[in-house]
Amino acid sequence: MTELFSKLYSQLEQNLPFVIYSKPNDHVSNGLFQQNDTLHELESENSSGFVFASFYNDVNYIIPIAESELISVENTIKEVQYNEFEQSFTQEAKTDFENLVSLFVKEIRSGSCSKIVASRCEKFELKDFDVEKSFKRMVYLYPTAFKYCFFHPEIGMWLGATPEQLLKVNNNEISTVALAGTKTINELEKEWGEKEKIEQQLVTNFISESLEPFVDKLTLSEPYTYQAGKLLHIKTDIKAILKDNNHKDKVVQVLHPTPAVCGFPKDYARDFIIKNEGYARDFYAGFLGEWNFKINEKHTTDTDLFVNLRCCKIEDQVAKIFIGCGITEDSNPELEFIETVNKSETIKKIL
Ligand SMILES: C=C(O[C@H]1C=CC=C(C(=O)O)[C@@H]1O)C(=O)O
Repeated sequence: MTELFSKLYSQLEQNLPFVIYSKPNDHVSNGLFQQNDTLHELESENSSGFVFASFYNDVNYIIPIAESELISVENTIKEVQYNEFEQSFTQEAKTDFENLVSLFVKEIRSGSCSKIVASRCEKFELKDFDVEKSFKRMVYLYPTAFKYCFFHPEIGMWLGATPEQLLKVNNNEISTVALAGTKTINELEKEWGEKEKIEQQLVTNFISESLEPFVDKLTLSEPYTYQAGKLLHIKTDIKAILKDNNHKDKVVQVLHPTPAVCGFPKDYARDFIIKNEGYARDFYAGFLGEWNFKINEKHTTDTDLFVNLRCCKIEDQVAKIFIGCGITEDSNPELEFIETVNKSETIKKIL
């Protein structure tokens, strides 16, 4: 992996954009190293490169392959060391988030919507941040996640290990997932509660209905328990055949942001979040990944996108960690806060 990181250091020194990433259950890490510092918007669905899109969907950027050097290397990490840290939070953060959840519950109980995802941003002080070590820890600790480090001088540096696929397109075959509901690995034997099952079913229904106009042969797996680090979620695999290969960008538009990160109905939930959450999600809960390209394959329209969860933005000596959870009429504000604390561990462990 030396080649990948020496290229990364050289990009950072010159303040040039790059992304390095490793896909779920893959044995390689890939890098796109842009040769100039232009900030490209994803304007045409025919562009090829690595996209980085915000939650609000107002800015979709791309590192184009045509302007980048591509590297793919074997993951050769035998062991990693990581910092142990005390689980900690401030009373203020707890109260603020619990108030937000109570507001969301009240709104849902008024009948305007059935689910809204509440999130917060926690500032985590960095002692000796080392991007190479952090990336290697993610690759080692989270084999089933999509791990990445993205940098652009006008955006900053983001890192994440997300368990959620937004859309994979292989010729005309597409797949996605409905992921929601959270418990810790210690609760493996405990049955999923009704609240979690309903929350996840909402995501499955939304995705199936949104895909309907664009696909044939839609199939759903049974919901099953999926492990992401020390957390467990309920997941349904969804597959279908695209009626028209050119409809890929429309499918992304209808899916994003899914009720796993936004809510239902989508537009109502998104507006409510923007008005009430009290901070900017930025690229958290946006999406990212390969757009019309596959490493080592020229001229492909294949696409592999993930939702930007379990992520942070590095700013000087601070990591801004973004965490959220799905709120329904039965949510308990304190338990939802604890859920965000548990989710924040995924990132704290690798910093
Ligand atoms: C919004 C997040 O997680 C989503 C994905 C899986 C489970 C979730 C939940 O149980 O609330 C969330 O919908 C996050 O990690 O910030």
